[in-house]
Amino acid sequence: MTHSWVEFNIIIIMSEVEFEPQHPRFFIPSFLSLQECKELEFIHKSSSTVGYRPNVFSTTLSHLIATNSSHLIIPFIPIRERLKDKLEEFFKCEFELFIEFTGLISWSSGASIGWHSDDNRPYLKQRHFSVVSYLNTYEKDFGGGLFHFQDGEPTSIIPTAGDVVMYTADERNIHSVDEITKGERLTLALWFSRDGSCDEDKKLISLLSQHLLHQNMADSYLPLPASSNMYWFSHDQASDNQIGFNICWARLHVLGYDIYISQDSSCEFEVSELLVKPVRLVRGNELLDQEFVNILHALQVVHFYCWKGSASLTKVSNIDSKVVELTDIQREKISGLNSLLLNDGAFASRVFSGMSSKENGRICFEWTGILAAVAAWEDYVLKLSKQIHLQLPYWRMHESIYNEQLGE
Ligand SMILES: O=C(O)CCC(=O)C(=O)O
Ligand SMILES: [Fe+2]
Repeated sequence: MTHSWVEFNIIIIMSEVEFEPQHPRFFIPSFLSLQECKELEFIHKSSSTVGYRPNVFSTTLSHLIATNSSHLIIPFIPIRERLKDKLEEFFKCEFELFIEFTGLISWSSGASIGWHSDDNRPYLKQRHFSVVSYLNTYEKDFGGGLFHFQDGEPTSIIPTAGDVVMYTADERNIHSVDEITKGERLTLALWFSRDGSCDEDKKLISLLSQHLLHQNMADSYLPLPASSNMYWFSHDQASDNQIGFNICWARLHVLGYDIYISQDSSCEFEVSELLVKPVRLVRGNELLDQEFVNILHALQVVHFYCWKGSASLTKVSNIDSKVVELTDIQREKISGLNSLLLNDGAFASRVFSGMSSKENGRICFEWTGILAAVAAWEDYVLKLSKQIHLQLPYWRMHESIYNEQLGE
């Protein structure tokens, strides 16, 4: 994507910004590689839950652990380390900081935030520094969503995949984000504290120990959904509004998929029961004869396919025997499921089908590719799972999550 002339100028100016003591902040262009951004996007799109504000979705590390996807923490580790090193170097506080929170956060149409500092609540006073890494790009992936500082330079940031902004969380860096008008704006957000009692690593290591220590590596990579309300997106989250949709289902739906649950799944079922049932993928009138352990498993594989693209996967031949035409009874069941998982027609499409999902829809539409992705996804998660099992003893020993270099 090409930036307009004005945008290009702002980017050049921002990268030359010097540290202003009244407004301690840094902008670092292209700090993350596009591959890193894409991997984190895959994790978010296949794991996100409702966020802390309306029209916001989040994926926290503790959520990944709780949903049997601890291994998906591995890609975050080198990135967290590099961000922390850079922050400490820039603000001259080496070995003084702890990561207080790490999360993938996406904003969809309607989300915005007015002028604020990131420590502006009594329960946020432990936040000393903020780091926002942009994982996708203004006007390519979403509309609106520009970031502004109230005073000082740079005044505005045009989110671009790979760029990072770091600032003190106090009132020297009052900022806002314009309303998102289309698409989904994705960031990796970290907060840092000088207070060791807020160290996220210690909490995560304790959770990981509970989840992984007694677990066989072979069963530890299949995702398990959290409670269904965490995936229920409604018009007005505060009022416990029932009109809305299941996020996992909607993320498949905007890519052109439906799901079929072969086990007895009449409309009397609760959404929470449906989430743990084996599912099959449907497209149009076609059903793929491949069972996924639950909807999260199907979602991870489809988004893995979107991430890798069909070119990088070894295609499975002889697909014909794996794709069958839907029967009328199956079609009826699918529409019953759809009305349970989405009870407001165009709402999910409005929230999720941004500018890039059309593009993704094209890329992620080939049964041979999906079947290839089933196997490639399994290789990927097994590799990560092995790494986390090897690293955890070191993390426990040092009470810190870091990239322990282990020989193969
Ligand atoms: O995503 C951004 O650019 C900043 C978000 C923000 O200000 C916040 O979450 O406090
Ligand atoms: Fe903020």
